[in-house]
Amino acid sequence: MKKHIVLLPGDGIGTEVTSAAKTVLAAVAEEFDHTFTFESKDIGGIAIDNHGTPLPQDTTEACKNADAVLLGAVGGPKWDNNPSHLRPEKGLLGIRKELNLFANLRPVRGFSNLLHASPLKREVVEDSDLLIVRELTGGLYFGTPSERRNNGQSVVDTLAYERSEIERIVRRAFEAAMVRNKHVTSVDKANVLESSKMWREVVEEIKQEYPEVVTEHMLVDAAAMKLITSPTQFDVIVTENMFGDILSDEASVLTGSLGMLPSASLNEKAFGLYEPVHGSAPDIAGQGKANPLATILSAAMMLRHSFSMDVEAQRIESAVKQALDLGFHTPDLDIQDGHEVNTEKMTEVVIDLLKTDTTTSSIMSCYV
Ligand SMILES: NC(=O)c1ccc[n+]([C@@H]2O[C@H](COP(=O)([O-])OP(=O)(O)OC[C@H]3O[C@@H](n4cnc5c(N)ncnc54)[C@H](O)[C@@H]3O)[C@@H](O)[C@H]2O)c1
Ligand SMILES: CC(C)[C@H](C(=O)O)[C@@H](O)C(=O)O
Ligand SMILES: [Mg+2]
Repeated sequence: MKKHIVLLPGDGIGTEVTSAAKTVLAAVAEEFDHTFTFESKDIGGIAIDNHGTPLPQDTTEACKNADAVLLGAVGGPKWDNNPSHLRPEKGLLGIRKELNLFANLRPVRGFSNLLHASPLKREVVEDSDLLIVRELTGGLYFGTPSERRNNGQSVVDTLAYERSEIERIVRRAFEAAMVRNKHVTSVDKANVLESSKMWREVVEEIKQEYPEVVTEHMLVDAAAMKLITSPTQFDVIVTENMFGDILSDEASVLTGSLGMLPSASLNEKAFGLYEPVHGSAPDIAGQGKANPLATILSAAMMLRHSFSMDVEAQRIESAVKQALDLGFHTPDLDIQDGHEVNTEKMTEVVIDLLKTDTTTSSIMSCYV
């Protein structure tokens, strides 16, 4: 199969982890006799430096013409004091909006060899396997007005949702629950926010279409606590943009590192931009310390969701699991008696294992 993939490495460790995932994708292409072509484009801080804007037109066009997009991360201290339209993060928000990527799937599942890498107790983390379905193109991130007023003495951000925007993400969550464990937890702040009240109404309506699914509502503050005290009570969590952002970083603690969490940002069809949950990690950028697994697992999600290459995706996931079982890990993961390696070596190990392994059993059923 021929597929054209646009790479958006971005800033900081974004370039390191994207390069790692590209090598893995190239190895998969070779193993399975596919032709993957790659084209790199600027986004974020590097795009501000090279083109004067965080999202050049040329980048958007290339993404629109691609079969799928793989993004690293954007941002860094160099641009922290820029005016808001020249912030690297605007490039990321811009491409999500341009491509209508309203559904962000963030699977969270511990690998057996990483159970003690989490600061949480083993019995809490064990068997946790959840999917955060985060609304990605609405809410506070995109509300207007968003501005300073009264000579900088007051400020306004706006949380707005159309009913139709809530309906499509909630439906997506129920669809995911149907192929998982048939349980949806809708997370909101309905005791305070009007938007959350509408969110609850929509969930109540849509759940009628999925009588097999157990549905519950949970306030976001309690959900934040339960996520790390009893994570096994969750299957699919559906929530608005900002809550989903915060809860997913928190959930990464279950896996031992933020560097383990992949994601898929999808439109109504099979098209997607695949991106690790983490950022550009300026504190470790350029030192070969970045964990490439979140991006490598995001590439596996790309194969499954956008290219319907289930066997190829499983081959990557299985190689990642085996690499961890053998004790290989980057410095962010605390594995007793393991082999600490750099980004490049970790990637090589995964590639070696995917070339030798032919098991096709799904080890990551949550990656739907
Ligand atoms: N998707 C994105 O592009 C994205 C996501 C989050 C943050 N950001 C941006 O990244 C910049 C830095 O933000 P931050 O420091 O708050 O968050 P971050 O996710 O970059 O880093 C948080 C911590 O996790 C560690 N970490 C993250 N990814 C890692 C990996 N793959 N391997 C090993 N360790 C890893 C970092 O070293 C750091 O200690 C900011 O400009 C922020 O806006 C971008
Ligand atoms: C960089 C930032 C805009 C982004 C977000 O908040 O969506 C990031 O934190 C993420 O989780 O993808
Ligand atoms: Mg985030």
